[in-house]
Amino acid sequence: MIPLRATMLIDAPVEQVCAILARSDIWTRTARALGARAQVTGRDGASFAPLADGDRIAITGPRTGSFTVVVDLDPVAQDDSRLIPPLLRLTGPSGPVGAATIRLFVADTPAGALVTVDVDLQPGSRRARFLLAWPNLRRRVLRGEQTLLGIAALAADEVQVVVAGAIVAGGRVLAARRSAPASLAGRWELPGGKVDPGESDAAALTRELREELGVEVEVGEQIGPDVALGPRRVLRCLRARLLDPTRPIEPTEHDQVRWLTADELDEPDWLDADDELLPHLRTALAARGHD
Ligand SMILES: Nc1nc2c([nH]c(=O)n2[C@H]2C[C@H](O)[C@@H](COP(=O)(O)OP(=O)(O)OP(=O)(O)O)O2)c(=O)[nH]1
Repeated sequence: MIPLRATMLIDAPVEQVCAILARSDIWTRTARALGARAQVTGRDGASFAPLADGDRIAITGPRTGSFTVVVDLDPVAQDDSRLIPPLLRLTGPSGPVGAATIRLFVADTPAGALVTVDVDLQPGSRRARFLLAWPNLRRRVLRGEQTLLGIAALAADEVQVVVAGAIVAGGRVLAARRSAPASLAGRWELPGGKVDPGESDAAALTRELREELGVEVEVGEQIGPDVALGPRRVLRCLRARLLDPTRPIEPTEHDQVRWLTADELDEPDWLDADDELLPHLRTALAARGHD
């Protein structure tokens, strides 16, 4: 049977689109948009972790019926487009329908990532062949594919926030020197990193500062405005208070850290975006005095 195919051009880098399609929340959100419920094995509906080989997505809904999608990450060779994981095989629908395979292709084009979803229906019997030819069922499958692509496109359009911590103690703020990538190595920043999809800014900063400096913090208010890092990326500086100021800072990703007073703020070679934060950091240091 001819696969039911939907395509969409998503104006984002291929790697980003591939990562989005492999996120489990994209599949649970698609099910919800179709009036169904999806449960990925061992994960709650808000999980943004990538799907793993062997994961099962149980889908239940009045219009979709009940079936399970088994994630199969074996890539299949394809000459003219990149087939990315997840290759999903749909198995064991509860009705008389046989099996189906969902394949995702992502091709790099000058206009963005061209995503193709193919659903191959494989009837298990003559009766199933008849049911699968039913236009209403085929329309529903196509609508499901288009919904998935629409949700992936919306996710690609979400702004990526990089949180940076202004760790203030004793009237000084902690700056850290990057050791990677080569283009940024040697320049100074406020420690932090990217907020994962679905993660709060405070949770992301707490996680990043634990990973990068081995410290526990309480996250406070934003300092200064969001600073644009690119078309869909901003730098957001948040105050962070060390829960145990006596504990030594142990940088794992930076090759140097230093505490700066308001007067020393101009000394390091900051990343470009951070320059815009310096006046706000100076005000924050002055306002709080010696905390
Ligand atoms: N953390 C941090 N990143 C900054 C600052 N200023 C600035 O332009 N950036 C840029 C540099 C990077 O391109 C990006 C943050 O990337 P990152 O490498 O720190 O984030 P991450 O730990 O989540 O990275 P990853 O390894 O997971 O990709 O934001 C800043 O003050 N702090």
